[in-house]
Amino acid sequence: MTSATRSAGQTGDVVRPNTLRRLLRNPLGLISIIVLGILLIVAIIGPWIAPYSQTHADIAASLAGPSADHLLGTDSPGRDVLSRLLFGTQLTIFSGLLCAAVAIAIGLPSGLLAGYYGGWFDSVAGWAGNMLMSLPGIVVLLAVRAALGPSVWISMIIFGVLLSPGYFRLTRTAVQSVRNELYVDAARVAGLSDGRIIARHIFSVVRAPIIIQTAIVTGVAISIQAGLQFLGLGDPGEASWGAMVNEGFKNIYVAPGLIVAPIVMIGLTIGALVLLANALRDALEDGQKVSRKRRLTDIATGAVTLAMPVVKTGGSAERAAAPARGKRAAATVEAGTEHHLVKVTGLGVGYPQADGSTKHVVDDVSFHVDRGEVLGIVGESGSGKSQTAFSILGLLPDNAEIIAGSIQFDGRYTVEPGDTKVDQARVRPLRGKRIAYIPQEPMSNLDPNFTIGHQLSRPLRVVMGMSKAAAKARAIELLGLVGIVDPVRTYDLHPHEISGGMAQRVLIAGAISCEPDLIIADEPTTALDVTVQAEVLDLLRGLQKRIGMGIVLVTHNFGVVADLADRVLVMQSGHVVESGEVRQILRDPQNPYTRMLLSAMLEGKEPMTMLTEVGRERAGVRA
Ligand SMILES: Nc1ncnc2c1ncn2[C@@H]1O[C@H](COP(=O)(O)OP(=O)(O)OP(=O)(O)O)[C@@H](O)[C@H]1O
Repeated sequence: MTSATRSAGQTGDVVRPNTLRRLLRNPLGLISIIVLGILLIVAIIGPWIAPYSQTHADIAASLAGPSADHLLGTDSPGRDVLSRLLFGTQLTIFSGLLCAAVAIAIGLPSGLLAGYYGGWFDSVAGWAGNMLMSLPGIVVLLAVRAALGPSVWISMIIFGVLLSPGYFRLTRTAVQSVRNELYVDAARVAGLSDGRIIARHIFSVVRAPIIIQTAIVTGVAISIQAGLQFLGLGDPGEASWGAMVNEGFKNIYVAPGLIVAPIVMIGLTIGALVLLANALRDALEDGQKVSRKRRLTDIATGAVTLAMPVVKTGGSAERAAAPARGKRAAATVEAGTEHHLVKVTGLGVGYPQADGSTKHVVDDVSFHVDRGEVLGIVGESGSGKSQTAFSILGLLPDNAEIIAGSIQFDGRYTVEPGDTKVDQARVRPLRGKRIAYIPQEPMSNLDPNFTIGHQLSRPLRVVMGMSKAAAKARAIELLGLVGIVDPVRTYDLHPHEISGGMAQRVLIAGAISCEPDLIIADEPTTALDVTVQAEVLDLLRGLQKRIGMGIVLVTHNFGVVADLADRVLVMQSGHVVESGEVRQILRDPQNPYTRMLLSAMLEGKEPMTMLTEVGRERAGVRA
């Protein structure tokens, strides 16, 4: 199965409390936040504390210097500079923020949708973005002013529309970099809807870049706005910093001090916004360095320990699962076939090719799995194991077609004979509830942005409808059940703070959290080192015996099959070449390909996983 690698630095792309702390510890970050905070307060209360209205003019006091009546003096019509500065602060800050808000409102959702779904929306939105970016901003603003009047607010709304492609591109690229991450697939398998996946897993990745971009965009909007006002293109009825610079510039020889206050305000605001963006970027980059360093230190000092399986007997998972399974077993069998938990009959999967032909990747595959049974599907890379497993999960790519056969789950068809696609309406409610999935790359399947606890308890709340407290208690219980030594501490850790073996245990905990009837484990031990492989296999075996679910174990390693499976299906080039009881096939393999896979295992060419006594006994072979 294709494995996606985690995009670099992704763990640091999120605004967590730690990021905020690092930002506040940076003097530039702290100063910019204080300056912007003060400016915001002034913008809100400015008009109320201003001694005069913004248009009040006392011609007798024209170009007066600072005095008790006019603390910063007056301009040529005799208007109070301080009052105009305060009114101008509100206009400048709020209209700058309006510009950023418009840009975000257009660019963010369209970027999220285009990045996540792609397709025609991506093409149309990309085309519209390119068109907007090709427009000369100042010319458009001048045209808008001529058509709609000198309102700063309208100008900033239009400018926001012109800047929205920046947000669109930023968001789309960030989303594309994570949409194929395995943790997003894992969230899908756990039963979360697209909306929730975008809101929780995807949006978190773009949050930090959006904040940085917003600081920059607001600064750009303020400078453009001040420029237009300086050129006399602003609203003459409203005090603005740009118009005040213009006034000071005209009287530079008579009242040189007049230009200082608005220039300082513009410089201070834009400078603080740029510094904030830089400080935020530094805080995020430091976070990545700290995470990496901490991980290395943990490994060096053994702070990240490999938990040995301490499976509680008679745990509540076991107790809770039993009645649920009893209830579910009453399902009726469609089309009068015999009842199995999963029954795959003559399955064929294909991909239409450009020349009109169809590439058959799974051909005439039949098998069944019952509760309490482990079926191993073994074969070399590309033999069609994962495509078969994904057909059961209903997670084949969009362009895949069912070209033959049927799939039944607990007596109901998810693929009826003649169907060309998996019936999503039937399989979606099963995923994350009755069918769980254990993926092969534990780290890539955990979202680096959220704690282990959050990722375990979220599906419990959303899919199982548990309360927050109950979901947390259950998640901690599950962590204990899969042999994590300190479940309470692990609950609050992020994925980068645990080892690969622990991550795989966490995923197993996630898979059994919904008390499934069937677990599809896709190369569950491949990414782990040999000792951890044996531990994880022990854990799976223990859980399977206690909880009694069916397991479809996808692997290229006969050792894993020998260790865990009751029956095996040997696949080559999309076909089943041999199937039967594991013991029987280990003793007397009929097919040359099976013999080759077995001899590779016994000669140690493949990673050996038959490290435990149980595995050797079950396989009936000597190590
Ligand atoms: N989206 C796709 N389009 C076309 N062919 C595909 C697609 N996905 C998979 N295949 C093909 O299907 C065949 C079976 O792939 P599958 O992933 O099931 O193999 P596998 O036995 O699980 O191997 P591995 O363990 O390496 O993933 C391969 O030849 C692969 O190239």
